[in-house]
Amino acid sequence: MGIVEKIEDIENEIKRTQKNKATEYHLGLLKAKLARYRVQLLEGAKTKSEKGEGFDVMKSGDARVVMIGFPSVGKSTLLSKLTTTESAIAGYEFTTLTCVPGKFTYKGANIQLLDLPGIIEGASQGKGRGRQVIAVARTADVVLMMLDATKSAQQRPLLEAELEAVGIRLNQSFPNVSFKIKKAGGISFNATLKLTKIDQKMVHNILHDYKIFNADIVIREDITVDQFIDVILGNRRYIKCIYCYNKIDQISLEEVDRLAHEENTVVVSCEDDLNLDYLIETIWRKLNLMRVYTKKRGEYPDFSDGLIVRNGATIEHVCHAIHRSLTNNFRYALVWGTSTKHNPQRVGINHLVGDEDVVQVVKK
Ligand SMILES: Nc1nc2c(ncn2[C@@H]2O[C@H](COP(=O)(O)OP(=O)(O)OP(=O)(O)O)[C@@H](O)[C@H]2O)c(=O)[nH]1
Ligand SMILES: [K+]
Ligand SMILES: [Mg+2]
Repeated sequence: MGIVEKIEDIENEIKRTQKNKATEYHLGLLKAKLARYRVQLLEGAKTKSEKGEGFDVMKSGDARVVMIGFPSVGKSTLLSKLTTTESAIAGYEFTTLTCVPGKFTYKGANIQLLDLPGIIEGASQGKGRGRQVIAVARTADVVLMMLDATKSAQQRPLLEAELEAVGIRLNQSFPNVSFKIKKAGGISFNATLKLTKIDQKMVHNILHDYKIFNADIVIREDITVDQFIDVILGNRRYIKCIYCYNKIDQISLEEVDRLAHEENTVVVSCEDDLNLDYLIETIWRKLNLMRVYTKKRGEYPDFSDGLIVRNGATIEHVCHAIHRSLTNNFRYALVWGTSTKHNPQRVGINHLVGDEDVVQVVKK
């Protein structure tokens, strides 16, 4: 039996099994097995010819946004609207067959936007170009899930399930669990709060299934079985997602209003140029980028030319962005802005910068 069939078997068994106290350990183990087979399936794909020409697009700019959606929802139309790249647009499905990169600039940041072939149900198991598309999705800083406002509401959970199946976690944060495999000493299990969805026996069963017999585990959040499996596998990607409903020119105002109120959602019409500015603003916000200005001693900062850094960036990141070798000659920095108590403040290399900070690096 091939891996795809094994996966199907387990999925069916999970569907058939009633959820109750008596079956919960069995279900936990089934989920652990399923996760393992899916990893094997994806790793197998890398070594074969499936790597896929036309999908290895270099990362460029300050951040990468990847469009994922069913065929003909308007991905290429959006790329053509937001960037100077023209990607083929047509009324038939699978017009786009490779990864097509474009870029746009917003608030000084260069943002790479990738157009991809449409994916279909079963993409995670290799249907269509699903695997290549999903491999690109894993490299995204933000996933832009393109949806057709005129089509059924089912499209969204179906796409989410495909991404979920390959270890992409949308709008979730890494479970607050520390997990360390050891050489000996058995399993040490601690939880800092009452767990309601998983217990020590379940943890032991799953670890046993993964042939892990020595590990330190501290759980600090009321996690699910699936989240625990994510922690063990460790190869999950936690990515922000914007749900973008296109073609709102074709639906009623009531419908538009309803969709627009869903969480993490933007409604647009590429054809009628509706709400595209708001989409760009939302992408910028989700990317969590910051602008930092640099200045030389005795000079004013150049506010027209900031550096783009990620939220959580330190003076070290700023130095790297200015010049690779700057950290070697770093003495201290003077910072003016929201990240300091007084202005300027003398800070070290690990100081966290804030949006719109002004930084002057003093060299040795
Ligand atoms: N009514 C309407 N039609 C649109 C809109 N945006 C795109 N379309 C049409 O939708 C069809 C598909 O557009 P594409 O941009 O090729 O869609 P795609 O998602 O890239 O499709 P594939 O590459 O085949 O997956 C085209 O006929 C577009 O003209 C829109 O906002 N409103
Ligand atoms: K199309
Ligand atoms: Mg296309």
